[in-house]
Amino acid sequence: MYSIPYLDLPPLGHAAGTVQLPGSKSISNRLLLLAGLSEGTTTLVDLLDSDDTRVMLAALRTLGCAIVQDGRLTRITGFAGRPQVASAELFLGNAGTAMRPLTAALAVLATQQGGAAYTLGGVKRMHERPIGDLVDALRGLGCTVDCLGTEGYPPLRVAGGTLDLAAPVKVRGDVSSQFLTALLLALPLAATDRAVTIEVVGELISKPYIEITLNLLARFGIAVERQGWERFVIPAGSRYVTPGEVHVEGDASSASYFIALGAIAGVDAPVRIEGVGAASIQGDIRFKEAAEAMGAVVHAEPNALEIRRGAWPLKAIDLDCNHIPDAAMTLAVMALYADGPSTLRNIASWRVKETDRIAAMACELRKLGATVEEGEDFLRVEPLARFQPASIHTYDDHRMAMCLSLAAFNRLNPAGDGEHAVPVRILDPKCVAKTFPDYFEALFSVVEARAADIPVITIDGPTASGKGTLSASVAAQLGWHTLDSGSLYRVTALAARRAGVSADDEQGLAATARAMQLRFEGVRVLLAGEDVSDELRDEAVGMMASRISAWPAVRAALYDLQCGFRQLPGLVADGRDMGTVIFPDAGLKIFLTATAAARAERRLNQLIAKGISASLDDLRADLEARDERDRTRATAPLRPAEDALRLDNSQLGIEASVQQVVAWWNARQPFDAR
Ligand SMILES: Nc1ncnc2c1ncn2[C@@H]1O[C@H](COP(=O)(O)OP(=O)(O)O)[C@@H](O)[C@H]1O
Ligand SMILES: Nc1ccn([C@@H]2O[C@H](COP(=O)(O)OP(=O)(O)O)[C@@H](O)[C@H]2O)c(=O)n1
Repeated sequence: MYSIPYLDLPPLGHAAGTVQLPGSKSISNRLLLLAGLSEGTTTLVDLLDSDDTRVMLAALRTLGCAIVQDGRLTRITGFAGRPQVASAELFLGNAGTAMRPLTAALAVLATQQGGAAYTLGGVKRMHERPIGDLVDALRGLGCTVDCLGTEGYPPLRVAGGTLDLAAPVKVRGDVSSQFLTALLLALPLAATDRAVTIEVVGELISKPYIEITLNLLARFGIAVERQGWERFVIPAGSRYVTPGEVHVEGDASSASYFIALGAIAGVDAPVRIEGVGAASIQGDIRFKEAAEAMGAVVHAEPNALEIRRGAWPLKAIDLDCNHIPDAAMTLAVMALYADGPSTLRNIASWRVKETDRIAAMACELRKLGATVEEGEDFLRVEPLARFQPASIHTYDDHRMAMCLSLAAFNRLNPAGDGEHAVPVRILDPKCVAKTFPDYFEALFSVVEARAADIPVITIDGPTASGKGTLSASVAAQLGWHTLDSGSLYRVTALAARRAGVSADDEQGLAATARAMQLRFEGVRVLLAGEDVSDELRDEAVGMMASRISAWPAVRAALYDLQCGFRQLPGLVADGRDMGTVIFPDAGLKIFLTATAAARAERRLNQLIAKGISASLDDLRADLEARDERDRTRATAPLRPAEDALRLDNSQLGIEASVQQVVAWWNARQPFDAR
């Protein structure tokens, strides 16, 4: 996950490959509650691990469920309708799928257990999301529910009351179907002696989510009788019975981004999505039809989808999106690549989601340059001929971040010239943690970009000037990869020593370099499967690296390997010739220096920290010799690139150096401060 303030997406090109979807949020949280209310142990396979499931798990633990997580399995031993605690304060973040059903279940349970009282709250946005229709329904049933802040909104307290089940329970269905889901999940608790009838007032929206609820209830032994979409009867004698093991489907709403990706960029080969397919019980799987209407070519298997680009530009659509409220957001961004204006209708529920999604989507699409018309319950988006670089605000809304990432395919823009392309900055990318923590990693694993579009910052300079330290911190701040090119010369030196190749044998060294079997795991370097990271730092290895790096054939042998580190979303490369030879087109080049005295002292401190003693004078003589050799060699000598910015950090701390480099980088980016 990218836990950084912003993530810049370079212009992206073709897509191909396979993504494994994380589990569905809707199914995960419903299953968790059902398992919690049941007797016995339920094993959930591939439960989604995200912010929203974490708050649900924490709430169930507080209420007395035993929960064991073991790889892909989550085992929940339910409290069988009797929470182990009579009072609790539950924090539910911004998870509507936890807040609504837990409110209903605990309100009903509190009427059955004298003295029980539970408080349910969340983050600020959760307290702005209406729950009044559910509160009214629960009060109509005889539950005592108090709104602790604004009437009709969380936080809430449920305590006591007397259930009156004679008349049907009425609930509005036209704002959110989650209120009906909440009652359907909770009222089997009350239907022990008599049937309970729920009546929907107003036109029920998001019916597919109710189907998920009914399907999962059936798996837990509750056979709800559905009469149209107006009446639901929970039979007398209902009791939650665990089905034992349940497999959690991949999230169909999350699939929408990769379906769109295939439709936009699956040119030569398909994008394959595993974890969800034609057999899905989730309503958002019907996003597939909307994508097909826009031109996608979809091949569906029971548990997988393969998508290719069909029509290009995409075909504009005018669609009632009531059946796919969440996935429909993806259409708004696809519309930028269409052959005419697209209209998404019947999406009023967007206004009460994680943020006001109609307003947010309109605002961010306009930043890209799009013409957007926004109504109370619709959005109309015109195709975009020339994208502007934009810094996308994500409103703590995972779907905003994931949808808008699709704007990075603007180089493929059918109305464009194939040359003009801009990056897209996603602010607060970690908001995807709500449902898809590794979304951007999954995206980068299936897309390509032109090497020239992948940004590089080079940091060259003499030994112990702090290149590695600065490089790692700048990369961490930007979410980029690193290349410690010195380690490649070091590992070549080590491999040569082990193979008995002399430091004077240029061709032998080059052959050694080409034959090395290297693997990089984070900062660890593995040579033929053996972790040699620590050995590489030996002074003797460093000295031999310095000697062999003067050979042109050795440098040539390592060239392609170094270029291969230029991967999405960006690279910080440190060494001696990163800006001059390997990445001459880098967007920012730094030449990092510090006085020989400061550098010798840093090396000494590094060695002392490792428990190795050394003399300051020897170290200084040694590093000056190495600098001299690096500066005066014929091939790729150590010198600043002509366009490098010099940074002398003799007197500048690490953090200040990092902030300086990031500031220089940002000053060169096209994003404005909007
Ligand atoms: N700006 C700085 N001020 C003080 N010490 C620093 C600074 N930058 C790096 N160092 C320290 O100097 C030592 C050498 O840094 P390193 O990144 O290994 O250098 P290089 O990669 O250039 O050989 C490390 O112990 C590091 O913590
Ligand atoms: N791009 C690079 C990186 C390192 N090198 C050489 O490889 C040796 C080891 O690199 P390093 O960056 O790990 O060394 P230190 O800066 O830590 O001494 C250096 O002394 C350089 O001579 C190079 O020639 N070109």
